[in-house]
Amino acid sequence: MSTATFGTANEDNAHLSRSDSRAVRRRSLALLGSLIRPVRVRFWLTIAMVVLSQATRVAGPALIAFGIDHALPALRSGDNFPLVLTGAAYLLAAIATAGLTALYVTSTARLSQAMLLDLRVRVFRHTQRLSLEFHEKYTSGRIIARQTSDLEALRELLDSGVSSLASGILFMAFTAVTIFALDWRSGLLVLAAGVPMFFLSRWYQKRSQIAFRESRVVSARLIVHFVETMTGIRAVKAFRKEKENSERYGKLAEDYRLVTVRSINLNGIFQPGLVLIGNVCVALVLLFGGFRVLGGDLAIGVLLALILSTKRFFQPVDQMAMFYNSFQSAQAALEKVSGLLEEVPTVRPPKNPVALPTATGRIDFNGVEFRYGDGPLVVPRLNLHIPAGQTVALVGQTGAGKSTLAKLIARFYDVTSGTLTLDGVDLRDLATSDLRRNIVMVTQEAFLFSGSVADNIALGRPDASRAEIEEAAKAVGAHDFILELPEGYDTDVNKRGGRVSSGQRQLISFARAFLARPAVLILDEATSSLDIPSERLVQAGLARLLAGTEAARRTALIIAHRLSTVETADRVLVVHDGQIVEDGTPEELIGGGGRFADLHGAWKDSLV
Ligand SMILES: Nc1ncnc2c1ncn2[C@@H]1O[C@H](COP(=O)(O)OP(=O)(O)OP(=O)(O)O)[C@@H](O)[C@H]1O
Repeated sequence: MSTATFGTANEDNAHLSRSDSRAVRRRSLALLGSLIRPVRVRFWLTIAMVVLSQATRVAGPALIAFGIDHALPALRSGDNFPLVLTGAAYLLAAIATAGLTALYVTSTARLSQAMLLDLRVRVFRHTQRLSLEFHEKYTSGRIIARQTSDLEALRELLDSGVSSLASGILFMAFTAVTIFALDWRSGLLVLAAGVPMFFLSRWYQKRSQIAFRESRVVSARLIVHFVETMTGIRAVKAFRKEKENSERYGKLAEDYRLVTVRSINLNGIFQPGLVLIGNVCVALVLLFGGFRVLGGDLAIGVLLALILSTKRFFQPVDQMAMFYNSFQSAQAALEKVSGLLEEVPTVRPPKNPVALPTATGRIDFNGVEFRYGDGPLVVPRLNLHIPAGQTVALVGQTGAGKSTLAKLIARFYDVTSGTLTLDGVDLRDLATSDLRRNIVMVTQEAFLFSGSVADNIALGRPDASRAEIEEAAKAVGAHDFILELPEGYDTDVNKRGGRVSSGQRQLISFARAFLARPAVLILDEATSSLDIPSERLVQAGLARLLAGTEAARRTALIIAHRLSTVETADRVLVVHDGQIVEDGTPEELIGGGGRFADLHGAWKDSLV
């Protein structure tokens, strides 16, 4: 596959080249195949039921022909057995059709639900496993679109579309066989109708494929905008972006309406076109057959059966056209979902992991270079050695590269060249469980998941007892306010804070990190200003978190925004353009008259 269509690259393009289109279709079919594989026994059984039910369904007209042309004359001559036989066979066929249809409809529903469950879980697991790099460029709104509207399109197809399509095709095939068996000349007439039908279908398929691809792209954009507005609702209100956002949403919704109308219009030509071809064919069979009955060439019963069969032959066409629609829509959805599943994490777990159950916390950057994707070099050749147990404050102007260094140590990204080691082990070789246990990052947002306060603290160590959770909260000074919450540790924190203030949220995330007892703690100090009492509480919590309870202090790396934090550090690193331009104790740097001394002066003046 060309890189142009690999994964989610180019997924907004509805007009793919022929070879890219083929490659994307192959990828979608492979995904469909992998979904069918685990349920293949039920899949084949369902197909068998569909085949049988359609075979019994087409028997009707042939039985009527037999009844009129053979059973009725036999009845006249006193033999009622053929008529009883025909009636019984008709009844049996009807019962079998009903029973088999019921069976395959329920079986298809089970099949489709099993496949969808598999896909839904796969998409979730996969997107969660993908690296931060992917998530930073592929918005969460798009993932929501994949997980909701795309899977919904697939559900529509799998739930009823496939079986209707399959049963329709089979019904047509069996009916065609019956027509040929009754009268091959009429059979040829029906076959001839297949030619215009084929061209009409090709015309529709080509145009609607593009329309449906566009529809998936536009609906994803609509969802992205909706999700962005709702998750950023505070900023929307703060900057009075409501009007602008509404206008943009209105435009996207209008785009969606237009694409949908376009595909409906296509369908509006396709479906009546098919019906017209069918009706013309019935008229021709009637005309042609009628003359032959007059000429004595054809029995009247056979003509009746031929007309019934020809009419029935075109019956599913209408229905199939509708399902062809959902098929196209689902195909476009499958293309997108299979692209997402094709993405691979850039930060991969090691093939032969090195175990490091208890690290001391020594960090070494050896000739490290780093760039985001194929962007410019953000960290040019860095050598940095942080001994175990040291508290290091990273300072520097915005965009200097502090967060980047922190993200490298947490292995959210891999270094572009050089090595980054913990206790001498390259992070890329470290078993994922050991990496997560030994290195913990407390982010600025102090995200709380829905659940109780205790659950949120326990994330640091899921097997911790309630006593240990409370001990961690006490250690960082969060215990008192937690007890004051309506249900104490069992209080449900609503999504994104709820009743918990931002300072309290930070204390909970400190308790979480305290409980985890990592060898290395990375802390992105919040820049948002808290009121003075909360600020003091958070400062005290931070100091306690850094001190730890163990004899040995843990290594701590703080992206510092407050003077008080920097003053408690053993060492200050001033970062500029991804490089360490000053390195020393706070006192040394203040005395040195460099960047830090200036920053320190400014901080002192602002009395932070
Ligand atoms: N995900 C990303 N993709 C591409 N470039 C990035 C990404 N994140 C950061 N950068 C770039 O890397 C450089 C360093 O950014 P970084 O976030 O590390 O700075 P910082 O010192 O932490 O800034 P701040 O104090 O504002 O958080 C900047 O030039 C930034 O534009």
